[in-house]
Amino acid sequence: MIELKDVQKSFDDKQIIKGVSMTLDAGKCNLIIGSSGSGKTVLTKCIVGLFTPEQGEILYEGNDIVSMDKKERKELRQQIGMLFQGSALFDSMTVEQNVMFPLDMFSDLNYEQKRARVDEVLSRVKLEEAHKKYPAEISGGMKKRVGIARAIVLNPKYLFCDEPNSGLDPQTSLLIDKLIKEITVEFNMTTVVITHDMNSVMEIGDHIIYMYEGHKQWEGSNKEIIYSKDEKLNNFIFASEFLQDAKKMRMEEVSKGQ
Ligand SMILES: Nc1ncnc2c1ncn2[C@@H]1O[C@H](COP(=O)(O)OP(=O)(O)OP(=O)(O)O)[C@@H](O)[C@H]1O
Repeated sequence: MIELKDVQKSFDDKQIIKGVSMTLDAGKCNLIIGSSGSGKTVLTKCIVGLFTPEQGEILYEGNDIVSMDKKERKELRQQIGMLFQGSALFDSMTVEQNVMFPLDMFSDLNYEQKRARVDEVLSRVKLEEAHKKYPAEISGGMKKRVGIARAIVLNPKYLFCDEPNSGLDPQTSLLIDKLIKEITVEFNMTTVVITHDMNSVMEIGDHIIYMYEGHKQWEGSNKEIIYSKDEKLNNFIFASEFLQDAKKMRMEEVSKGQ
C-alpha cells in the first residue's frame, strides 16, 4: 500500500502538484488519468522518488520515501517494477538477456538460478518461445510482455506502468491490460498505471484518480465513473458526442433494470 498525504511539487515558482492525497491499495490497479499537462508524470515521479516534493508524505507501508536516506531508497527501489512507454528494451540484447538484466544488477543468484527465474516470468507472460529473439524480431504486444516480465522479475511489491497500451491495437491492448490485472492480483502488487486509454479505465480501473491542473479532481472505481456528476471528469472521459450518447444509453438501460 502506498499513501500520499498533501504532496506538493513546484518547478521554479510554478506549483505543478497542488496538495494531492490518496491511498493506493495492494492487489489493485490504480489508474492515474487526466489531460496532457495535468501533472500525472510529475506526481508519479514524486511517488517513485525521482522528484522530491517540497511538502507532504509518500508512505510505502508507512515508510516515507521523501525522508529516506540513500540506502533505504535503494532498497525500496528494488521492490518497484517499472514498465516504460514503448517498452524500452535493449535492442542489442535478446529477450532472455533483457529480462535477466535486473537480476544481473540487483540479485545474488547464480546463472542457473537466474535462468530459472527468467524462464518462470517469461512463461508467466506466455512468451516461452521468444527467449533467443531480439526486440526487432517480435511484435509490439510481445515487446510489452517482455517489458512486463522484466518489470516483475525481481518480484516487486509495486508496479508502475507508463501508458502500457501506447502503440498497440485495441485487442492487444486488452490482453496487456488483462495480464497487468492478473499479475497485480496474483502477486498482490500495488499497481499504478498512467493511461490515456479509456478502454483500460473501464476494463481494469479498480481505483481511478482523475488529475486536473495539478490536483485530484475525482477518484472512484470503473463502476462509479459512469455515474459521476463531476463536470470536468465527464468532459474528459466522454469527450465525444458518440461517447456521451453511449453513456446516456447505458444509464437508461441500468435504470430500466436491464
Ligand atoms: N522537470 C520539469 N521542470 C519544469 N517543469 C516541468 C518539469 N516536468 C514537468 N513540468 C511541467 O509540469 C506540468 C505537468 O507535466 P506532466 O508531464 O506531469 O503532465 P502529464 O499529465 O504527465 O502530461 P502528458 O499526458 O502529456 O504526459 C507541465 O506544465 C510541465 O511543463
